[in-house]
Amino acid sequence: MRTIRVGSRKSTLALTQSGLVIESLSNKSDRFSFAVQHIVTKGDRILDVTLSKVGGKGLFVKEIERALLDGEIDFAVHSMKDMPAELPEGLEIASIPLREDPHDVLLSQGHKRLEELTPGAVVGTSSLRRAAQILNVRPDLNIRSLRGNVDTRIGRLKSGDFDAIVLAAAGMKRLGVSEKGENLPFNRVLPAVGQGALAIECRSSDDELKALLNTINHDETAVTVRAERSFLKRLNGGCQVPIAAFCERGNDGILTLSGLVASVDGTKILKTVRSGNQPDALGTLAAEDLLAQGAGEILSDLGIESDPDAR
Ligand SMILES: NCc1[nH]cc(CCC(=O)O)c1CC(=O)O
Repeated sequence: MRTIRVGSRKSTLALTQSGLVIESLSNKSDRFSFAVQHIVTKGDRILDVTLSKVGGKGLFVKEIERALLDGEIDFAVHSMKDMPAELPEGLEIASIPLREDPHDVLLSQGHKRLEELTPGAVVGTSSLRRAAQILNVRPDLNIRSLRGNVDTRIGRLKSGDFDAIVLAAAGMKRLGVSEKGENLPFNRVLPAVGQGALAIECRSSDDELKALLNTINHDETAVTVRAERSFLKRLNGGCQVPIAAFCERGNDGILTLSGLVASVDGTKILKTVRSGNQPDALGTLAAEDLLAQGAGEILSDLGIESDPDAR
């Protein structure tokens, strides 16, 4: 029997996600046992600055990838939206299980909807993507930085520090958070690339483990997320850029991707909707739509390099 070492951040969400994956793998084979190893990442250590100011992509994944490459752990479960567009040589996303609800949720004092918030209300989020899209429809709102795990953030809403906060539905559902909120529709707030999906990362050379992980891969999730990540890659963005995308596969098998790039203040929002069969080509095409509309200038205004020749 092989013991598989699973690297996980220590947050409740990370441990819950790792636990869910281990449980479904245990149901597939009894030739393996699993041991969880805690890893502290840069994103966990730096809590006092807005994530976009910390800089660098993949704040939550770098240390975990080093542990994978050094052979200290065998696989890791990440939130897909925390994954940079490109992985280090020698590692791969071997499995993408069924996606959870990809929406963002507005939780507010008195259960007000986004449209009903008092003018000037204080909304907590550290996501430039959420801030930009909310400001686009409600430029009067005051966006304030709010970091920390899901429980901390809900605590800051309850204590009255904020009139509203925005969280991913997926995280709330996986943690069993019972608070009721408004599911923000995609035409108001389009989710982060990969939101709601998990990425199971391992060494490309570990064929035995890859075969096991493949048993919990969900084809539709994997294909749609692949299109979203191809879009992200063409725009050369990380989680600290107001980039959003969501791809669906229709009953006819056709993929439809909605993508967006916004200025941080929400005054400029470029959008595209494209359909196709091939996820990589579709993501690239949608990104090139936005580049043709001027997305390059928006991204470079942020001081983030957007190399039009990067593939
Ligand atoms: N940014 C942190 C993070 N990374 C993944 C999730 C939730 C799970 C998901 O979106 O897949 C969250 C919390 C949140 O955004 O509220």
